[in-house]
Amino acid sequence: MSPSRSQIPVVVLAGFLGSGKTTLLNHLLRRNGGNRIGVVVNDFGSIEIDAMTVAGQVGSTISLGNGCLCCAVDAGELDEYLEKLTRPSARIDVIVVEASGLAEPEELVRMVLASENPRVVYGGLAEVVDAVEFDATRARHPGIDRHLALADLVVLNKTDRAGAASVARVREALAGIAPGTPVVETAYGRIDPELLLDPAVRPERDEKVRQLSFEDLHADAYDAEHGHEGHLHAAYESVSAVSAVPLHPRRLMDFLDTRPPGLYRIKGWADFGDADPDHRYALHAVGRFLRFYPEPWPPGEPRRTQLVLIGSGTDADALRKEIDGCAQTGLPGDVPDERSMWGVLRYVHRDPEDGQDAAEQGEPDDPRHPAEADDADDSGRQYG
Ligand SMILES: Nc1nc2c(ncn2[C@@H]2O[C@H](COP(=O)(O)OP(=O)(O)OP(=O)(O)O)[C@@H](O)[C@H]2O)c(=O)[nH]1
Repeated sequence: MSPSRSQIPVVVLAGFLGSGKTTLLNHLLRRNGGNRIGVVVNDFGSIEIDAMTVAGQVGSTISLGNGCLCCAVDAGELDEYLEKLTRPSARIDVIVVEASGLAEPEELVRMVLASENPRVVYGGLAEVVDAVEFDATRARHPGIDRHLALADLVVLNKTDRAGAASVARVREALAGIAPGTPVVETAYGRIDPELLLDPAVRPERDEKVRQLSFEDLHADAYDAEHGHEGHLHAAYESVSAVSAVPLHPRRLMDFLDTRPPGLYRIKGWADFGDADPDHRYALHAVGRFLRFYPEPWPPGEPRRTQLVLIGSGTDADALRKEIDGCAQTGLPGDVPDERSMWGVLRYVHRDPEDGQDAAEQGEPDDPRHPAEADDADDSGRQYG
């Protein structure tokens, strides 16, 4: 479920030399769940042509030759590549930018956020860590701490080679460097693809593009849990919340502003009832990045909120309660008005030609989080 049909998440995949980025990418290509994955890599040679062929998508990879991605391209150039991959004719659902081992992920994240391509949305920074080499790598490259602190998801790879005690030690170190950031342990990059990819818009071998229903999403989640081997579901949990009672925009924003750091992704739609009866709001959060996309209610679609929350170290019952607590009570003092929507509208993406983009308001020290702004400043940011 993409946040909006027209938005394509761009995931930045980073990690130190040899940590297993390409192995993970190849795993994703094989287990794409019907998603077409566009890939931007430094070294095309290391991508398994077989995996690309299985995915039926040779040609959706852009290779930059050797060199460091963040040094080799500037934001404009990356935009050119993203432009190619986001053309409707490419029919790509998600783009993965694999940073070479020495690339500065911060720079790449900034480039993605600065993209003027309205079809591009930041899909998160996944940082691969080699469980065996972690201490040695950190000693040689203290900068790794900075990269890890920025990550939305840490993939602790090569756990097959590291003993349980060293894995526990690395986890402890990671908790200090990137407090609250979800850490998924794996071997050979075999993470659950749902962590980085949305359930496919079109099922495998079905070329007809259609809208994914919530039932499909559940079916996908079922397949992922029961149909594939090698998953690490214990590492994170997924909570779904469906409600026919509209949410109070202020309370939802309070929840989102204070969401637990282990909550890696939130996706789905919010219904704000009378606060905006004409639109449902597609919600896309990855790490601390948050966007809303208002879209007219599809004809015949029941008015309801449908959210999926994915996190590690989170408390499913508590999350469910918090979402339930965002519901409108119908009490006289609790009726949302237009002003109650201002907090939500701050995170609405706007076309660059149309006005300022939400991400362009980012605070300098956190490129993913729009700056807190005065409600008064935002009163004009109504969605048309
Ligand atoms: N034992 C073991 N080996 C792994 C694992 N993941 C990757 N490898 C091996 O580690 C080596 C490096 O993996 P890559 O996926 O090429 O790593 P990378 O991060 O893309 O490497 P660079 O592009 O050089 O930065 C390869 O020989 C992989 O087969 C793992 O979980 N366990």
